[in-house]
Amino acid sequence: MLRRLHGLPGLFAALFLTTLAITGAILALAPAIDRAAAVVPAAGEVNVAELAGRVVAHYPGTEQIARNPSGGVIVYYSHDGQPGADLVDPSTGEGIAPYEPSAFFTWIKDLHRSFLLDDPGRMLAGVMAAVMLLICISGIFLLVRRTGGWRALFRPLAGSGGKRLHAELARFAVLGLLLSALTGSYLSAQRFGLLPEPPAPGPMFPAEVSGGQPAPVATLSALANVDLTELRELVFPYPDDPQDVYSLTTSGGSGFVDQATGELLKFQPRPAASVFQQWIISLHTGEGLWWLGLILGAAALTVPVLSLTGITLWWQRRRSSGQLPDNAAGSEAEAIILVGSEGNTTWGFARALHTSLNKAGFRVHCSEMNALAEHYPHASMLFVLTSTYGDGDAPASARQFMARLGDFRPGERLKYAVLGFGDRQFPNFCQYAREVDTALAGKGLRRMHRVELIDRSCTTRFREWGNKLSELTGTPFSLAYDPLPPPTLKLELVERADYGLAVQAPTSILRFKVSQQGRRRRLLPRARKALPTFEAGDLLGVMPPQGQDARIYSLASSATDGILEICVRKQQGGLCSGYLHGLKPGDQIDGFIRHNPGFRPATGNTPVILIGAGAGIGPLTGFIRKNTERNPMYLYWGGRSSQSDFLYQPELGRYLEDNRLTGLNTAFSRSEERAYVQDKLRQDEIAVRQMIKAGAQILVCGGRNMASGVKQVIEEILQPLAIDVETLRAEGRYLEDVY
Ligand SMILES: Cc1cc2nc3c(=O)[nH]c(=O)nc-3n(C[C@H](O)[C@H](O)[C@H](O)COP(=O)(O)O)c2cc1C
Repeated sequence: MLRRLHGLPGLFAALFLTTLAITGAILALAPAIDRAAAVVPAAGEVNVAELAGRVVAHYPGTEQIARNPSGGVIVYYSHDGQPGADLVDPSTGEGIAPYEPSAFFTWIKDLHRSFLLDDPGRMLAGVMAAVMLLICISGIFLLVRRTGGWRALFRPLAGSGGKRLHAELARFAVLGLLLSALTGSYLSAQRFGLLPEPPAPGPMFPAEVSGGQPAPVATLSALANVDLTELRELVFPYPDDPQDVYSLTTSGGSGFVDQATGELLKFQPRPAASVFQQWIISLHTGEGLWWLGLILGAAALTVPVLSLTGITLWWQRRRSSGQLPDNAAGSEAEAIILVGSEGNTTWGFARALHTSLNKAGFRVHCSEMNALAEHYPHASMLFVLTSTYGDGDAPASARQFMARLGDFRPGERLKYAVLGFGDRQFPNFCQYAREVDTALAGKGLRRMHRVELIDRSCTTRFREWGNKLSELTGTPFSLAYDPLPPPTLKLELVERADYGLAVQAPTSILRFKVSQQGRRRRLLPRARKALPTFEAGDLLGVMPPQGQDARIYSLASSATDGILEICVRKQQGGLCSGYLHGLKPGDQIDGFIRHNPGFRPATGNTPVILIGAGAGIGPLTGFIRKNTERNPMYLYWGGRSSQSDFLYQPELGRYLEDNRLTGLNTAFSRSEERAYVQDKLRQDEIAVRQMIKAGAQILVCGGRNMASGVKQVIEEILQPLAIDVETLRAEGRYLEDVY
């Protein structure tokens, strides 16, 4: 609901909002430009009588003196029957330049206020301001949901690509945009009579005027009592009319001054409503607050990018839910399917379940687990399909599920079934699905069926689970789903570097390129060289030669490096690692890329702490290689011996020199120090705690035992901060790639 409230108005209004934002950003420069052109004396330096005397000396036909909100003083005069206007220097009264409102700014202002369409355009602009208000408010709530709470709103954001750019820009600009939208909506509502306009200021013309001989303007006491900084305008009396008076408007109110006695005849302070109105105008335009104008302008400039990334995200989401026709709203559905996935394979199974239940006549709602609603009023069945990541952790689309479960109010009739997807090669097989099952039971929900666990996307087990559900619900339906095997690439080994033999930890860095032979059907020579897109931290699936299931390795390179680089430790009796270690340059393998967006370092100035052991250094080195922005990055890495298995030693040395790596701390377990990476973290306890306090993100990559040892030490380090690893994890600040 919140996402729709944010996305739909944004989508329809993107073009208008972009026009409003760009014109608004240009107009926001006007106060600063006006200010730069004006000569502005300090408060108390010049009073209005002095100013008027100086101006009249240079402009005998002065009719009006006005001071604009940026401090510039303008004289309107008549000379030989011709009207004129000049910007003047208030300390001398001399003209600086002819005053002529810029035709360009006037046109931009018309475009901003009414899309050049008079009243209908003004109305449209008002509606757009209200739409912007809605987008800003819903956007703030979406940001809070994404960061994991109000207190975490300014912490580094995880994720990458357009989604991240959208969230980062929105976070930077939202207050400015909110202020512009709020004040714009207010002014529009006032113009169209939805809100009262402030009363017209100013007293009635005075009944009693002395009518005496006019005194020189510089001697009028009422004008001498007003400082220039308070002046709005001074309108001169008609020449040769002793009954006429000076009309004076200041920031405090308006009144009349007798041209003979200099007495203030009547003065009416500005009503509070008019002061408020002026504040609204200043907050919208930056008038008189040039620095605010520049902030609002910078915020407005983000709108075109936010519109573009927003539309792209909407399109991507539509494409994935486009394969879910007839997805009912959560508030209407009888069956709810919630999906926890990182690499998207679970979505394929969820879609199959969605289609089958739809065919069986149920209204079905399917969404990610992070979008758990507070209540599903008509639902009697809840299916949770989730994979497990890291070391038994939640996948990306389920990270906020447990927190949201706190507010969940299950209906009386609601029963649930959890289906876990995982891989038995991991010790914590389907751990997260088990935890979800327990948590739902703890919430008082009744099980429709006990938790079932599916190893490596086994379609037979999925079908069996479907049959069971069909039996339990008394509705005939069958689940058939065959995930397409990922398209494989022929990869050719071009280089290898071997380490660790002397310490019984044979580990190799293997570099592959896409084989020309494997892509020979491509016609264009450029396309032949192309690699699919991937980043360091993504995964390479390798098919072992005897047709066994693929094994997954973390990539140490990104597509822009032009190669696929992995770091592989030879396992005792390991089929795939043995196969890879036996390769010679020129040999070919079959592989595929699986994206792993949940394991990426945050960008920005907050420190990133990389922790790994053995072959886990691969993706971590990839992150450092890509750190061309020189953001603070620290690496803690453990091996056996600096002589034998110090992987990437020369490369890391270069990165330390060129500041892509800020600090390197190594531990060697078979050297004299006999230290593990945990020991090094403990030694640096104070520095590590300080970095975490400053918002640091931690990425851990390597074997299970190392990861659990590291987690324990980090828990100890966190204790004085009264937070734990799980809190960091929920904020995207503790990421693991563990095998
Ligand atoms: C980095 C990584 C860590 C994983 N950790 C676990 C785990 O701890 N337990 C488990 O049962 N499966 C684990 N898996 C396997 C996935 O849960 C399994 O491949 C699942 O089908 C992926 O579904 P998804 O693509 O929808 O996320 C892991 C997979 C990867 C790539």
